[in-house]
Amino acid sequence: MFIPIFNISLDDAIAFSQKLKEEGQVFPGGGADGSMLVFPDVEPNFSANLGISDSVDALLPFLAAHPQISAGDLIQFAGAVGISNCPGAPRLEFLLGRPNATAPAPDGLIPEPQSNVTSILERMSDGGSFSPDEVIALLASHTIARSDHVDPTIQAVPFDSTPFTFDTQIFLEVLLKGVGFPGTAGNVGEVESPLPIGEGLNVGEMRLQSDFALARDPRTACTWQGFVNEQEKMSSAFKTVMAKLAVIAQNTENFIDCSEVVPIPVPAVNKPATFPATKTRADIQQACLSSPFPNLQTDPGATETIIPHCIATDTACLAAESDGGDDDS
Ligand code: HEM
Ligand SMILES: [Ca+2]
Repeated sequence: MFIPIFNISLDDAIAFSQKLKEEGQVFPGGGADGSMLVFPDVEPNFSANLGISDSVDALLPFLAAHPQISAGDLIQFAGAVGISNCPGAPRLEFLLGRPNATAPAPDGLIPEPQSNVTSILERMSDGGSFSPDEVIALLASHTIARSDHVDPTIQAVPFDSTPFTFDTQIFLEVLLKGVGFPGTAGNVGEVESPLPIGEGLNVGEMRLQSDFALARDPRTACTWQGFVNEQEKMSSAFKTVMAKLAVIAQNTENFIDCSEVVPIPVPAVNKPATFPATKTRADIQQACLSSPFPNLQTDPGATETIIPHCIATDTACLAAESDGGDDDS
């Protein structure tokens, strides 16, 4: 069973607004305060948070069993532990001391895939003082992400061809020319993907409109391209921005650094970024004009890559797959 805990770290943390705080009219959100778990009937139902109910359900029993841990600490700790299972991920910092949330965050603070680049950059700046470069570093997370809600006809739809590996394929593959949709066309926030072909539970790759736009916008294109095949650079930039995300709207003065309890991540696979089979440099829609696109090999094969739904070592997932069922992994 593979439950992605990690997306909740973002949705909890970014639900804070400096602008609303200054205006003083409505509660501006408490940032990384665990409000998703303290008020599980409110925020997980916001449309932009649809992807996190699995994580909330997975964490609530832990919260009940360990009432001395605050919900905000649990969420960030679970995110750091979860990501350590992905080869190539950085060992994230973990600070302990978030007080419990006192109110749910207001709706409308989570960036959506149909939002334009200006509004995403504004929201990330208002929420966490993130620069455009830092937003792109945070989006390294989409290298280990799958969608359950954007296309209602298919689940666990990966954003790159290696959804269990924290590698730079996401930055490469989002720059490839889109050729089709993995499931149905016409979903809000989705654009054509370069690898739409699927086979049963191996559903094909999905591309978010927001990733497409950020990869090609003049404000962010060079930072985006600059992570292609740069594993160390990507991983360390991600670690730095996650440390900032994890304490949004928190006063960390009396927090305790418990980073040493975060497991050492599975080592990177040390495979350079490659064009998926049949794709080449000619399929790249280069938007960064000031630096050359890196020279990369193409994976062997005469047909489009089929992305596996199961990790090769996950026997439960493979067994469920051969039954034709879905084990929610
Ligand atoms: C900045 C704009 C962003 C937008 C518009 C966006 C949008 C989305 C969407 C639509 C999904 C699919 C949800 C579903 O259908 O189930 C998704 C998945 C995900 N996102 Fe983002 N995201 C953004 C930034 C981030 C950041 C900053 C992080 C973490 C630091 C993050 C981590 C994830 C993860 C881990 C998943 C996968 C969840 C899973 O596998 O179930 N995203 N994102
Ligand atoms: Ca990946």
